[in-house]
Amino acid sequence: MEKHIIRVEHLSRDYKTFKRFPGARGLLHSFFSKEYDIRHAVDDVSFSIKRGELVGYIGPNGAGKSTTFKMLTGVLVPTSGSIKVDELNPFRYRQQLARRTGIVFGQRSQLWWDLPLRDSMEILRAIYQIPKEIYKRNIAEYMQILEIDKLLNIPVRQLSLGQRMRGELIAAFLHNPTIAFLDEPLLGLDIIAKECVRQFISESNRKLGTTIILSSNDMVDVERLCQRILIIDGGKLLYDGTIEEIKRRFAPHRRLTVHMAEGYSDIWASEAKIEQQEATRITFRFERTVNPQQIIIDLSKRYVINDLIIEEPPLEEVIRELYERKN
Ligand SMILES: Nc1ncnc2c1ncn2[C@@H]1O[C@H](COP(=O)(O)OP(=O)(O)OP(=O)(O)O)[C@@H](O)[C@H]1O
Repeated sequence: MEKHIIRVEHLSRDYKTFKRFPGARGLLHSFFSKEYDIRHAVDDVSFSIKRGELVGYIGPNGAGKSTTFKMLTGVLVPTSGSIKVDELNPFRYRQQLARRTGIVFGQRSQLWWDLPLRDSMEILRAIYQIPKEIYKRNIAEYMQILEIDKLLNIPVRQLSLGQRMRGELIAAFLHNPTIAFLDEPLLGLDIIAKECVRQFISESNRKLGTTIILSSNDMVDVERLCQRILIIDGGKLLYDGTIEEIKRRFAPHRRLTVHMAEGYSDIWASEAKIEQQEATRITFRFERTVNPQQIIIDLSKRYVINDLIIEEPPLEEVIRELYERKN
């Protein structure tokens, strides 16, 4: 059996929220009442992750992603079920695992706000007991890839969100962790910063073999970075598989956009339907089982084509389809 570095079995986490009653009398009632609701934030979730995988953990707001990350990193204790991270229970062995794991919680900082970025890194070096050569090499390399080498002397509170997020990533990877849990690591980044961060995450996974599980609300990021995704909704795991497979199952169509040399009337193609037409630009939709080459040959027999592009449906569209079928 292949070795899994993360094993999650029947994991659940409930939150108790005390009932609130409206109005001034309600406020008093709420205060003394012991009535509560149970929210199943994570509900019987099981999955395993192999060493060296880069997996996307996705779902809409409130789906249970952060709650899962908190349990994986030992911050929260599960209501039921089990987790093994590198053979250890993360809640019980949080200290031991801290040396092997890197964590980014997009919403929460692990840096010291009043200190310059450099001092935060020095503190982390001491905490993780990182050998000097490794520390120096990592700092130099990571700062450069993430393009924040000029910001080392600036206090964290003066950094922009995008700059701070890059600082968080360096802090998470400084001690060469074997596993990284990245909850919304691309939150609030502009296009250029996102590209740097994507490259950094992808290289850490490819070159150092770091196992990475990352959550993001941006499906473009997920699609660029991950081959495998886990989709959670309402605390339940809806899908565990490759992006290719989810597209095959939930998006049976692909698109072909053609730029014609002139505006033809009555355009058609066998095995493809026109989805959109704007002047000389026509988008066809065709079944995944149809070979697009056939459609292109068919079209070029009758029309002069200037340019064309074949597109997979975006992941976002596929996931929407998955949610719709579920409901
Ligand atoms: N401390 C808490 N007390 C009560 N309910 C909570 C608590 N934390 C989270 N929840 C609820 O649990 C559910 C899952 O929340 P969670 O933060 O894990 O979702 P998420 O997928 O990370 O969402 P987002 O993308 O918005 O960050 C939500 O319904 C949320 O309101």
